[in-house]
Amino acid sequence: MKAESSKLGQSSKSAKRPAEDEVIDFFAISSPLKRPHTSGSSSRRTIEEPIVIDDDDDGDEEEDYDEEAAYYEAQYGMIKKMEMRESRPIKVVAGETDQLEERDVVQGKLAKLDSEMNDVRAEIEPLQTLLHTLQSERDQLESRLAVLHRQPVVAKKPQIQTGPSRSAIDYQTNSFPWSDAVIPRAKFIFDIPAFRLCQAGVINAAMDGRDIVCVMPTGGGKSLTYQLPAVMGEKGMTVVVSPLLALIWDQVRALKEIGVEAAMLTGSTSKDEQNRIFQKMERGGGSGEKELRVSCALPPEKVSKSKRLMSVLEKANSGKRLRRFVIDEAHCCSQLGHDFRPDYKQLSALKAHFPNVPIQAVTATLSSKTLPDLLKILRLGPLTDGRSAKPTGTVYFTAPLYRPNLHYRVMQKPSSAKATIEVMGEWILNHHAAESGIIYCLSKKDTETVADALREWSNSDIKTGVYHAGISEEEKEQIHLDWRAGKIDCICATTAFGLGIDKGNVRYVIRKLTSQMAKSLDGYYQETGRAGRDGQDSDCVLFYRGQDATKLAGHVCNDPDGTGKLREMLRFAQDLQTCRKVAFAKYFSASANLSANAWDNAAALDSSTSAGSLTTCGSCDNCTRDEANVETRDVTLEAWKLLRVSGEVLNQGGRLTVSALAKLARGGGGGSFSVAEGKGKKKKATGEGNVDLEELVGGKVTLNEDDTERLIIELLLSDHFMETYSSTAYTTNTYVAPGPNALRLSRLTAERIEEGMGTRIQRSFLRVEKKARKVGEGKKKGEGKKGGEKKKRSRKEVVNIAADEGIEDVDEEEDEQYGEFEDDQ
Ligand SMILES: Nc1ncnc2c1ncn2[C@@H]1O[C@H](COP(=O)(O)OP(=O)(O)OP(=O)(O)O)[C@@H](O)[C@H]1O
Repeated sequence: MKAESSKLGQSSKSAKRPAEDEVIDFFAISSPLKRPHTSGSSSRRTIEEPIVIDDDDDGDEEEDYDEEAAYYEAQYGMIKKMEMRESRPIKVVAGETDQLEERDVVQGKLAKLDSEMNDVRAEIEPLQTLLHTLQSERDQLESRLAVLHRQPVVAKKPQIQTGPSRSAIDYQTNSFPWSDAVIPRAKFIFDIPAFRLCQAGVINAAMDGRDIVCVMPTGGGKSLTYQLPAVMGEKGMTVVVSPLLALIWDQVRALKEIGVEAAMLTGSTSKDEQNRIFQKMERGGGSGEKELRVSCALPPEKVSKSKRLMSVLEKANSGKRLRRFVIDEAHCCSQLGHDFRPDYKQLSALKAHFPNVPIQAVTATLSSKTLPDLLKILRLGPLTDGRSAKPTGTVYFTAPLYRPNLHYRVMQKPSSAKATIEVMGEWILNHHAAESGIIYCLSKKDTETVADALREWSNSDIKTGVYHAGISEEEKEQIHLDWRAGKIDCICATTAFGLGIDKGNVRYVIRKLTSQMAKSLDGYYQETGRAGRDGQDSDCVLFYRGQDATKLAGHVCNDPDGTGKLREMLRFAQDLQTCRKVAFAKYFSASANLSANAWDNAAALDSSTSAGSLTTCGSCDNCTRDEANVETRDVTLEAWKLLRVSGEVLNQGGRLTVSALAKLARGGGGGSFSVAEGKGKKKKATGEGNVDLEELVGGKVTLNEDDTERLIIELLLSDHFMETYSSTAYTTNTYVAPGPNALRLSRLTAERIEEGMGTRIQRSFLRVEKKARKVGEGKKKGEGKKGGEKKKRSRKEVVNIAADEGIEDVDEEEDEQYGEFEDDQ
């Protein structure tokens, strides 16, 4: 039973002596530094004043006086005395049995208090973590500010030895013994009348027998930089190491077509053919036989592991016929790059066995992180700038990566596969009817499904073909031929198709952001590089839906760099305002640690001219979009609701995908969670959990489904949400849960959010697309071969066709259907 007398705020004087059977549940508490109570009357005690129970209730004013006196004594330093009084046991008048009972009760109360305190601690803990995060964010900013105050801002440059030096060589000039011969030879053999970008420099350095690293954009013309030196001079063979069969196949075919003696050694080369090639490599030319000038091989089995090949190369080298090794797609060497291939590490053997044979590493993407790695693996010397090269070391060339003829746009991907086909088909017919294009798909099955559905939907106006690692070599060859001959317009492919595909007039590359390559901006840039290699305007379209994109997170969750790279990709896709060229420039200058103008300025190593890269392109979706189509608004309350709903589901032991959370917060069922319908008419929970939106957050999120998903992704990128994963035997599913910054919002009440408290969240959303300026698009609507007369199908017809084709909604089923990426490389 509770002793009323002990309640806070009650006068010690009014404390009644308990009856014999009553339990006294309070001890007297007093502080040496606080005045117990100041007036004669105890009724004016405040809550801060300690409670004193005069247990003997004898009206002993003297004892009260003693205590009060002690307080003043303590205040004046006579603490000792007070402590002695403090330690004096409190007199409790009760029988021994009562004391035992009382002990139990007190112990029980202590346990209850402990548990309550633990609860409070648990509540405080996330706030403390948040405080910690904020503090360290603040510390970082403060130290950054200190650095900025101390130092002038200096753009970082890769460590490349540059002139001026009397012995420095400028390979860009045409003052070399072979200079008069190179252009006529280029024209005669390759039909190329003039060099572009840094081609001339690389060719000169190659002719000079230097080790070279060359970074040029996709489609920039890297092949010419080693193919032309390979056919210049009397004799000698260049060995090209490439990562993909398609690359090798295409290169050898193209060389043979222009009369260059070339051969390919791959895993699928027959024994007989292999022997014939080896003999040719050993012998060189002679007795009416043409010498092999370019030999392409797959790493590593055909290079370092093949004893026969190594011995053949040694013989060629001792006969002074081994001119150069070329490492194509050289970024594959480094584990730090976006496309590491362990086999490339074996290429270390080349310099070890053939120190006198120059190596030329070429790629379209190479960051400052991967560059040292590449030099180490290939055993190359320190870099020296191609415009003022030292006589020793590896000559480094780079060209601007930006290609002004490529026009980037991100399009909202509908939530169903059927609608996606319709949107894609319409876009192709409106902009590139009867022109060549590539649609990169998620899996082998996806390529077939998309190709069939597009063909059906367009009544074969879009002539589709399928390309993936699963089709036979003969079929692949036929597809290439049909594509070149214009019998196929649109190749639906996996990433197996692309690298090394040298078709100049690819007018569009479409990609769904649920694909392997699109897991990083580097990969996406490389992939879109298949478009417009002839320099003509071409479109690069990313079909994006946040929910789909987060599914990729499950595929990169074990890669330490993977999540960061995917986030960069998501930022790119979510961005409705930044010019795509500027976005790429920022990304590449940050990730490659180069001056930003490496992106679009030939003087890429000169940080003093970095401003050029940040001019906008004027042709991407964000540059051409009508401002009226973008609405920017404060969505802090919506963000708060999403965080609270997500937290509630987590509390109930559930988890939600991006789309399930969007649905639930908008008042629909989310995954296995249902929504209560509001006060007074609660729906019985049908699933695992039940969320009463009215009670929890005062009503549903009012954004539409696309915008809600977009906001969730934004909150993911700002660490208000974080990804959580769950693996099945077939796939890893990705969910969202409150992240490290969640409490910055979710700890506040709705009222405080509405009053403007908390970090404000402003986001942009697409509104109904009005007619945007069309810059750089190929054929305009109606100008295509059949685009003008095209009879558009109604949505219903499309849906029926797609249903007949067995195309399911991508939304939730896709995990099961396409959960595992197939190894199409
Ligand atoms: N100086 C030039 N003038 C005109 N066309 C050129 C020139 N150099 C190369 N080309 C053409 O540009 C196209 C792309 O060249 P290439 O295949 O060498 O590109 P790449 O840099 O290897 O690209 P990727 O990284 O995508 O493989 C080819 O059709 C080639 O013939």
